[in-house]
Amino acid sequence: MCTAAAYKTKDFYFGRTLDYEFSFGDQVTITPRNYPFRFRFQGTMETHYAMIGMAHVADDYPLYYEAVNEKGLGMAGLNFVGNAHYGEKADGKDNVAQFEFIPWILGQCASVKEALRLLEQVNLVNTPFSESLPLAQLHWILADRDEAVTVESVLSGIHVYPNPAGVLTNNPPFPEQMFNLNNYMHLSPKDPENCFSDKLSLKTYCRGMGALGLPGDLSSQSRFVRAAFVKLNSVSGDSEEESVSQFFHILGSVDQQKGCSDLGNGNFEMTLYTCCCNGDKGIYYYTTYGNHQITAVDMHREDLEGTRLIPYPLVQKEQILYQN
Ligand SMILES: C[C@H](CCC(=O)NCCS(=O)(=O)O)[C@H]1CC[C@H]2[C@@H]3[C@H](O)C[C@@H]4C[C@H](O)CC[C@]4(C)[C@H]3C[C@H](O)[C@]12C
Repeated sequence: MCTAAAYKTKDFYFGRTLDYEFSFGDQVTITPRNYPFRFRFQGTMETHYAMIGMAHVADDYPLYYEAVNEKGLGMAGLNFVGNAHYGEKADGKDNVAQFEFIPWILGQCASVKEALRLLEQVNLVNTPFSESLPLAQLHWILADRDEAVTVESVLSGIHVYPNPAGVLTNNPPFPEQMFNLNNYMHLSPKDPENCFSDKLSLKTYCRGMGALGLPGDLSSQSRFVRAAFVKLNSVSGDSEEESVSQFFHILGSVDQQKGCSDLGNGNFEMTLYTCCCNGDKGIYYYTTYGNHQITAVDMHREDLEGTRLIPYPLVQKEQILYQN
């Protein structure tokens, strides 16, 4: 399972947890403006917006899981197994292979509004990257500082939904996730009143009882409710440290500990990494399952006019600050 969120204080923040049982070989990867993106059907994009995100680099190509571009537009792909559907190449459309979707949008669009125009032309094609890297079944959250949308390519075509929660997890399809929130509208960060019966003198016996009933399990529907509740009620200062810290706390609410989702044969789903990108400053912050210290890569410290990918291997080992 995975969870993604968009968050705004003074700056715009965008990130996700990536939950899986193994790593594909992830690297924080900067694609500078003049790296040529060779699309399978759309020719070569010689220049484009620079972007930074987590990717598996194969054959010198950045297979992004999520990224933000230098204009502050963010996009993340999350599993949508059993529902995602990509078609054949179609005439008169922008034919974009599923693994090319993030570069296609982030390379050309400065905002969600611009992306919406481009999306009208997109046909997501079922061409795999390679035999060893087959199609991933994903849906996407696309967000800037003003709005977020969810993009789902299913049998009936591409659907784009406004995402006022600014959160995405996995199944079921997005409209069902949003509808399910109706079941939780009684949740509150404030203490509850006794609405049960005026014949009983019920009272609160501890703090936090307003959110009694917030689902605590790891299912994608429960994580959606939890992340939305935590994010939408989140309060933080707007300095960089306070915002980044709060963002990691929001996604901490859906963190998956190894052992709690048993896939059999000794495999467990867990949060392999959590990231938070400052979309305004182009800084990618991350923690990994084994390293809770926040590590950062700033794309503006690199030559963004370059032509070659700039990958940073993840710092995976726990960094403990001994105070004595
Ligand atoms: C596994 C990742 C999604 C995590 C997630 O949503 N987990 C939930 C599991 S589930 O609901 O319980 O099944 C997805 C997100 C992005 C994906 C990667 C990106 O799409 C980039 C390439 C795309 C290639 O087609 C396959 C390899 C790959 C490198 C993908 C591997 C894998 O499918 C990734 C890493």
